[in-house]
Amino acid sequence: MSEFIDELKTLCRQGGIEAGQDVLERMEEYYECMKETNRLYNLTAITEPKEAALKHFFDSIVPEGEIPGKSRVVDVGSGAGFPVVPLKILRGDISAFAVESSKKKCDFIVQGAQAARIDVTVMNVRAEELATGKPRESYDVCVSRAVAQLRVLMELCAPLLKDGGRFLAYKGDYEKELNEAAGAMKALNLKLDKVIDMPGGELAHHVLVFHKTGMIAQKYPRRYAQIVKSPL
Ligand SMILES: C[S@@+](CC[C@H](N)C(=O)[O-])C[C@H]1O[C@@H](n2cnc3c(N)ncnc32)[C@H](O)[C@@H]1O
Repeated sequence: MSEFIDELKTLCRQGGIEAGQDVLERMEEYYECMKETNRLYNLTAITEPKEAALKHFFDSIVPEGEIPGKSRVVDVGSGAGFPVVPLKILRGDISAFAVESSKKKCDFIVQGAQAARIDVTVMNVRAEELATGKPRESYDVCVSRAVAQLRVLMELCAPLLKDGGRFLAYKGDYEKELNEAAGAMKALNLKLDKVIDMPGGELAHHVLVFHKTGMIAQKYPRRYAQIVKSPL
């Protein structure tokens, strides 16, 4: 067995996540494709097998239990496909959508998804632009990791969610950002349900799980410059 699969299998077992051989192999196919592409241009600094298994693949799937069956899941700022790709590999029942402003990264996700034999709809667009069109308030779940501070991220993500939809924000230390996000939560009808800690305690990673309690005003999201200049 490869070092990558061995590590991911152990992490999943310890974290109580059921990942069969087929799932582990597809994750490895995506990982190999990422390493190969990383030789051509920089996708990620995390390429060693054990580190990638933990920080990219296991980290992505930790909150999978919060995603209802057959959900439409949108990932805002997917980068090299995290967390949406590992989530889709594990959860074949979901429909996966990656939103990423870099064309190169989008091209990689398409290629990697082919290697892992999964369907992911890849959209080379900015999240705030997507939310002004038809996809507004159409997704069941929005996930996002390492894209922006929480109150900024909320304005990018909440408009994409259906009423009652869930927002999963992957964060490191989150207390300060959560305090600062009180105004955004109110304006965007987001309520915090729980915080999931990364099992094992090796990484101080957490997933903040919110749900949307009502439709939000059409004026959100504002233009990105405005969101950053005057966060809610
Ligand atoms: C630091 S990377 C994180 C990538 C990935 N989520 C991860 O955790 O590995 C942030 C990514 O978000 C993308 N991004 C930032 N703002 C965005 C926006 N408003 N809409 C779409 N993509 C955005 C950037 O192009 C970049 O690839």
